[in-house]
Amino acid sequence: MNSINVQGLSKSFGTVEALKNVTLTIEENKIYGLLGRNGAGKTTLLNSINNRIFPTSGEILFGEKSVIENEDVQRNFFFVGEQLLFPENMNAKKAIRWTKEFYPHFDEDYAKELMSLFEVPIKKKVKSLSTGYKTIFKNIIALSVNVPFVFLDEPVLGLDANHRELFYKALLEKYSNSPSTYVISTHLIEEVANIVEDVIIIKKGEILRAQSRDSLLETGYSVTGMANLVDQFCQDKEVIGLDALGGIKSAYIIGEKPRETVDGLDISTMDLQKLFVKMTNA
Ligand SMILES: Nc1ncnc2c1ncn2[C@@H]1O[C@H](COP(=O)(O)OP(=O)(O)OP(=O)(O)O)[C@@H](O)[C@H]1O
Repeated sequence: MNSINVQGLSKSFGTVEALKNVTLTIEENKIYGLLGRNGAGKTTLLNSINNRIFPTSGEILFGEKSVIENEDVQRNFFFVGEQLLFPENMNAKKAIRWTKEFYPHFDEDYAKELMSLFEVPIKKKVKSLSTGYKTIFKNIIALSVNVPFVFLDEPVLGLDANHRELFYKALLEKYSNSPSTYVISTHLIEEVANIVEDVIIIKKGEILRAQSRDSLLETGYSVTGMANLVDQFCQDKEVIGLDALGGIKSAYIIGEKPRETVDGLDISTMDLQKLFVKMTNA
């Protein structure tokens, strides 16, 4: 199977450079977390790969072929974004059948099973579903569609905690039974931290990091203790952030976590959210 290769991709909207020379590979059968602050360029990247907008420059290849205006290639992708791509007046049940026409591997029985698990009112018109249920409905289609690359832009936005948990569980079950690639753009980093294998961090239109979650977590650590001890420890280190409360200070550092303990200092690994916040601040 093929991977997606984004090469030197730039996209401007007037004077706004939403993506700047992005180069990236999205491999088969992996779950990616696409992380970035508001306006970083996540949706623009997903829209570009899924042929919803045209790049200003650069290429996106699937194997040897360009993804742009290439229906054959796009059949391998499924994108859940803000837009609903179903005829407005269809009910959820009909919309399932309608999807099957376009995606021959769509698993209708599995979709129905999920509809019942999430208690989607399938007789309601899709346009009349509540915001959360519209999202759930789109996610169910995405999990049932059986294409190699599925892109989910903010898939849990508007979902209550129970439904978010149920969604992550369904996604992992589906992935372990029948792996595909899932690229999940989200602000709820801690919720996906244990699900994603690779992390792509975008900052102001540029790729800051694209690597495995585990190797990313190994790139940083935090040090906490009396301010003077922390300052001394940090002298020759790459510090990406500091917190201070009273005389206690925490420093967030890029580099390999020291193996030995240091008297008076607590040295810990950073969690993904902390690392993300510190890396993308400013
Ligand atoms: N159609 C458009 N017209 C003009 N500017 C746009 C358009 N789409 C996106 N932008 C701009 O491009 C930049 C990137 O936006 P994008 O929606 O890709 O960010 P994002 O990372 O998905 O943000 P968020 O997390 O807030 O959804 C922003 O500055 C945004 O205002």
